[in-house]
Amino acid sequence: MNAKLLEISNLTVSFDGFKAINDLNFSMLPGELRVVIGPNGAGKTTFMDVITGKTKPTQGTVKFKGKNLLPYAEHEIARFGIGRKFQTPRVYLNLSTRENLAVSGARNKSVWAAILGQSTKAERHSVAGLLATIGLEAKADIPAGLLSHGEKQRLEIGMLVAQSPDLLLVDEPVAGLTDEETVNVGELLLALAADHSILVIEHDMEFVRQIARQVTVLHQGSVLCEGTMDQVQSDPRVIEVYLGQTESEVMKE
Ligand SMILES: Nc1ncnc2c1ncn2[C@@H]1O[C@H](COP(=O)(O)OP(=O)(O)OP(=O)(O)O)[C@@H](O)[C@H]1O
Repeated sequence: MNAKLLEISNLTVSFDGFKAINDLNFSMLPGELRVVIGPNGAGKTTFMDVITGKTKPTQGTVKFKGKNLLPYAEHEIARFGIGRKFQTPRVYLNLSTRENLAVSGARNKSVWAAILGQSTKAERHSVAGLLATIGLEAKADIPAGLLSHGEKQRLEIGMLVAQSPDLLLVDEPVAGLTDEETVNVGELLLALAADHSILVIEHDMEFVRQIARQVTVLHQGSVLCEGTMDQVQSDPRVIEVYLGQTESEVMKE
């Protein structure tokens, strides 16, 4: 049985009559790593905002594990198992890398209990495991404020994973990163994809090529096409919507 993890049907979001999302249909299976791309203004951020409940649609349905999300508020949808990483890292700068992970994983505890070491062995293990996964063991005990931008991005992805969501939404994780940091974040997402369902929105085509298996292209609020990176990059409609760009420019972007 192919039960969908996320199923979006006939979704429309209007802002004063302008359709930022226009009759969009989209679905994801559990365990998928999906990348959503599209030119500026295609509706990518609005699409994520609707999934997390930040924006309510004008029409259509959003189902997560078969449950209709529309009646629920953002915090309730987060509790159902949808975790979101925003473009700008939101880590606690005065806490260490380890403490940031411990705080995020401490679902039923006070922040202070987590920081003061009142954690179980399993939790400590998972923090240790996450430090290794995000490649920040050597920087576990320095304030997160001293991490580079790329390291902060990796830490925040680790903090998201610490909350054990069933679906990770990751919004432009490599914006402003160096090439090396971009590759590191890509490797991290690929490692996490082994046992997580992940939806990434991204502009950076080089990065998309590094991580993408299935790509969904948005244009004017609708799905233009879906397929492997090779399939979408050679689709004439995709080349055309990256306005004024030749095929080789799209490949390079
Ligand atoms: N709150 C709003 N009110 C009015 N128009 C909006 C609002 N939010 C988004 N839009 C418009 O909807 C369209 C889609 O915006 P959205 O931010 O979702 O696109 P995007 O694909 O994320 O773009 P970018 O890649 O530039 O971030 C844009 O034309 C934008 O100006």
